[in-house]
Amino acid sequence: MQPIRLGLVGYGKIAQDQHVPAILANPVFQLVSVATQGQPCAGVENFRSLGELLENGPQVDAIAFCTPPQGRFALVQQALAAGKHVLVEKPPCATLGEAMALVDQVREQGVSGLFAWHSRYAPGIEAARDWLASRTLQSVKIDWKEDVRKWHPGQAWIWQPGGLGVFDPGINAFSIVTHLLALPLFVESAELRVPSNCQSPIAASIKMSDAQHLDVRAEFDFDHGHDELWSIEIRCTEGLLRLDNGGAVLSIDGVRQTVSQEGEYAAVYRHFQQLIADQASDLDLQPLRLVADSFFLGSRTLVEPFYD
Ligand SMILES: NC(=O)C1=CN([C@@H]2O[C@H](COP(=O)(O)OP(=O)(O)OC[C@H]3O[C@@H](n4cnc5c(N)ncnc54)[C@H](O)[C@@H]3O)[C@@H](O)[C@H]2O)C=CC1
Ligand SMILES: O=C1O[C@@H]([C@H](O)CO)[C@H](O)[C@H]1O
Repeated sequence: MQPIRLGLVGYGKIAQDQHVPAILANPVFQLVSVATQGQPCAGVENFRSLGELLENGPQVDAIAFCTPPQGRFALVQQALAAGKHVLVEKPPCATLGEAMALVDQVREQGVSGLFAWHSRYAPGIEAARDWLASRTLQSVKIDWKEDVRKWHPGQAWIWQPGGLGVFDPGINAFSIVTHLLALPLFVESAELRVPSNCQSPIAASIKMSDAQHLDVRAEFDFDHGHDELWSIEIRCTEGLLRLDNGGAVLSIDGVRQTVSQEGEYAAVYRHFQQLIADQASDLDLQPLRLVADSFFLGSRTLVEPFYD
């Protein structure tokens, strides 16, 4: 069977750390070309723009987008217009409106599209979702804290409008809880702490709830220091569920559970290949909606300037 010929746009940190290794480890895909504005990718044809890749490069069936969210909308539209399946890194776009338009355009083009909420594929997530399905939820506590200097070194885009700041990792926690919980969440209040020389927050406190008044609170911090804290604690009548290390570790009442051995991005690409086979798409907007609503409702406090 012919492999899915894949182009990739934006050969930066996540493409090098995760996407290319996952693609190379999956024989269903063949990476044939890259369009990037930074260092080239070895072993494939490189182009300076998606347009050049589509016009002058080898034939591709699908394209993975690993560029910053600003400007990504036009790039994905270009791929859709060329009839390509698309895998889009999180957040899917710089605005909710753009992401909503992509959902429509994927459907109109009759191709497969995936908004790759990678944290939903962490090893403990499906087991957590199965356990919670029959439990009575009382409260959810999210702590999502990491060092931007470690995970986004020198990336000015993350502090610019559309770059989301601390919500760039924080949206991963939103993607997990919106996958685990049965009812939609609503933002009740948010406090955004914005460095005086930045356009997006470095820390945030968010209070959310659902139609049954579940108490959901999130603390995000992008200046947390070297050891990450990516944890979600869900208190139920029947017991306490805890996800740690971004969802890689699942504990129930303090007892560590056996979870999947598959990495996030291996699972992301396995899901993408299945969507293409099924002529289907998976384009969830809920995590981005919660970020948008946090910005709508958020009170702003200026804090000391941030220097990389
Ligand atoms: N850094 C991380 O740990 C993770 C990042 N992500 C997401 O992946 C996306 C990219 O993040 P990073 O890889 O960290 O950023 P990055 O800044 O390291 O890489 C972005 C790449 O896109 C290229 N680029 C920008 N505009 C382009 C264009 N018009 N055409 C072609 N190439 C273009 C740049 O040259 C650069 O190589 C973001 O949406 C981020 O939220 C997801 C998971 C983890
Ligand atoms: O999506 C993201 O994940 C974190 C970090 O890579 C943990 O996986 C990063 O800050 C954010 O872009």
